[in-house]
Amino acid sequence: MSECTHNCSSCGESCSERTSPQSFQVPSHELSHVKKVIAVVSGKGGVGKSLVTSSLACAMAGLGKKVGILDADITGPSIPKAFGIHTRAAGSELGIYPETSKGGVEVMSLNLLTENETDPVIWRGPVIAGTVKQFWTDVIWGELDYLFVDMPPGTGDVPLTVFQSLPVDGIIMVTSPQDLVSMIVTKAVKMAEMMHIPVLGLVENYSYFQCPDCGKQHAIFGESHIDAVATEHGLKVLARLPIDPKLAAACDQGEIESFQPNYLSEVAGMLTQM
Ligand SMILES: Nc1ncnc2c1ncn2[C@@H]1O[C@H](COP(=O)(O)OP(=O)(O)OP(=O)(O)O)[C@@H](O)[C@H]1O
Repeated sequence: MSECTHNCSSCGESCSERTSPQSFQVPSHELSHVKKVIAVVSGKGGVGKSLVTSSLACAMAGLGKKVGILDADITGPSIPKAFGIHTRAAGSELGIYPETSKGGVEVMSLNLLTENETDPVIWRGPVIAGTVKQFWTDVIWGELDYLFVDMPPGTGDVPLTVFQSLPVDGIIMVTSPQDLVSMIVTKAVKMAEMMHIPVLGLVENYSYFQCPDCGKQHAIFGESHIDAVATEHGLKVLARLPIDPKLAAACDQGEIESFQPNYLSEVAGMLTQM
């Protein structure tokens, strides 16, 4: 053991005199000044987490905030496509520059670095997690009010790396109205608790489909249990998004920024109060 400096925050030893847990946080790029980091997570795949991240970023940008999205879903990146970004990110000796969307949202994703956006990423977990960390340390984000991190689903390597390495201010959890949700949300909430990061609330996607002819709402994926789940964990339900084919089409066409209405404008308003 090397000589003790009494700085527990930067020490890896687990000695009896430790007064605070070891911090694994890494500094952002020196040219990045990010005020708030919000992680968007889901317990399982395909619940619409990337769509919620993108919509939320658009809503915040609409409020005049400087916003970025760190696409931490390395093996299944979908953020650039939703914003219609198909160029490759540029770099210099200083670092890597994010691509800017038509509406001014800064985006960094592995899809902006591979030669072809259809190239698969076949990497081991630690390499993937290391890349996500580099998206924080080596990317020149500039001045941002909010950086949203689009996480891969579940509680694996990447969420652990992000929660430990980045100064995450809060988590938004995306769910869908299925029976499995309660168990899955519980796992994700417990992980957030263990990482000492506040869960800002739940967003339920695919909540209902509103018939364009009669206006009646149909619970396509079954009745929601979100209120019970939220109460069980003392969380807020921040929003419920309908299944909206126009929203899916806007995403597919890279036009998410021109999609109206933004179902998450109230959530965006809440984030401005953080
Ligand atoms: N409310 C909605 N209405 C219509 N289509 C939606 C809605 N939410 C998501 N989708 C569509 O469902 C697909 C999956 O959404 P998305 O990629 O956001 O899910 P994800 O949870 O991020 O997936 P993954 O687990 O693979 O990261 C996309 O094509 C998206 O456009």
